[in-house]
Amino acid sequence: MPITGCMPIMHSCHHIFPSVDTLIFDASLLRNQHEIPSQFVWPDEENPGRSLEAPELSVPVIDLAAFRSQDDSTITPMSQLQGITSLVDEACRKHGFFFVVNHGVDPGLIARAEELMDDFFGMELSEKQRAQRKVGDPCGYASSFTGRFSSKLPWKETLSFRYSSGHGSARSQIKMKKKTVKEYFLNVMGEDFVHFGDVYQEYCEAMSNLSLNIMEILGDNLGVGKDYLREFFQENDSIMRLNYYPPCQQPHLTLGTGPHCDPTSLTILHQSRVSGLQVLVDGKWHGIHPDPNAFVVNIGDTFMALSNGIYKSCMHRAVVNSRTARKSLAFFLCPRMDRKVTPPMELLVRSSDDDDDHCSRRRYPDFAWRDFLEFTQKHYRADTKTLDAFSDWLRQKNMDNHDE
Ligand SMILES: C=C1C[C@]23C[C@H]1CC[C@H]2[C@]1(C)CCC[C@@](C)(C(=O)O)[C@H]1[C@@H]3C(=O)O
Ligand SMILES: O=C(O)CCC(=O)C(=O)O
Ligand SMILES: [Fe+2]
Repeated sequence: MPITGCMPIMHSCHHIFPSVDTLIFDASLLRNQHEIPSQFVWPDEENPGRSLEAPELSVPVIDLAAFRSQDDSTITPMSQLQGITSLVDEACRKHGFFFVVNHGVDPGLIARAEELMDDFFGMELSEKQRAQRKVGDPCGYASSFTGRFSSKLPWKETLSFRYSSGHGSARSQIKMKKKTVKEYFLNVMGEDFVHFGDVYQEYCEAMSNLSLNIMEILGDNLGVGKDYLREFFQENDSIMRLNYYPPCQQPHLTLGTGPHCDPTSLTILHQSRVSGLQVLVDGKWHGIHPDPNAFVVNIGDTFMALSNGIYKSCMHRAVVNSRTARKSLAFFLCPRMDRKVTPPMELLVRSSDDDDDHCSRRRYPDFAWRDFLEFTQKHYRADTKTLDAFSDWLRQKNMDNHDE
């Protein structure tokens, strides 16, 4: 890759977006510059400044062994289960995230998924660009979204692909398991990447299963029953994202991922040994301790709408550092694309002790997940206000349609 002069290494390349002079971010070269390009500098109110090492937050830890042992001989006392579920309920009503441990996902599978990230992101830029993401499509390789945004560029490379759980209810014997992840790597990257497809297909299946188990707990807590949310997400069209954050020479000026709420429903995130995830709680950013044996689970916008605002979409961001690369595996659970997102009746019926601000009033309009996803890919850069912006956009569209 030619190094041209002392200017930041930003390459112009026209073959991806013929109409736009696209700059490509090559962190492996860029990080040798004294200063990061201005496009990567975030405004003071958003960049980490000196709070790179934000105070750590004690996060509710949900031990899922207690729930998994229900199937075995040892039955966990109901009081213990209730103690755990009320921890989850409290966390979801307040800030929307918690840890899960003893989750049942094979540590070897997680390790393989992590190792393959080093292999993929360690490739030459031209190799990675074979999976180059096109504007409007959530799948593919992106290097800091230089083709998509012109300022507040995140200091990261990402590879995103879809996972579809296939058809068939929880009870159906024959599940039509699609192998969308396997197909993606074979079709986009070729025969040499079949192993990537195998590992990430298995990883996504494990994430989907874990998500559905968590949905049982959330459904129970919300009073809609164990099966309602499990069935709602049984057929899911989810997104898997590999985040790779190269070291940065001025980490206090930029962000790996800007402040946002995930527009999706539930996120299962694995950050192994390098810290960087921060969550906004009580108006302050808090660091989340990296624990390779735990997953961070956070509520997204779509689930907040589905729960009529009872569970909160988690505000979070990712900071970078000057010493070592950081990786995270993010599984974004999403319902079927055409699924209408509307709260179940149980969450709309006012009980005697409900005050006016709780439950009774619809907080968000009905929408199809497909339309919200398209909004984030074609009309609006997801941030901490995406769901409100989408709700306003829908209302305006409906008004325009009525005026026609
Ligand atoms: C539906 C999605 C859009 C993003 C990936 C998934 C869920 C998280 C979203 C995102 C990470 C929120 C911050 C901004 C964003 C542009 C990013 O930094 O990657 C978002 C993703 C995206 O639009 O690609
Ligand atoms: O890398 C992280 O820790 C967070 C990434 C994230 O929030 C996202 O990809 O939505
Ligand atoms: Fe996120």
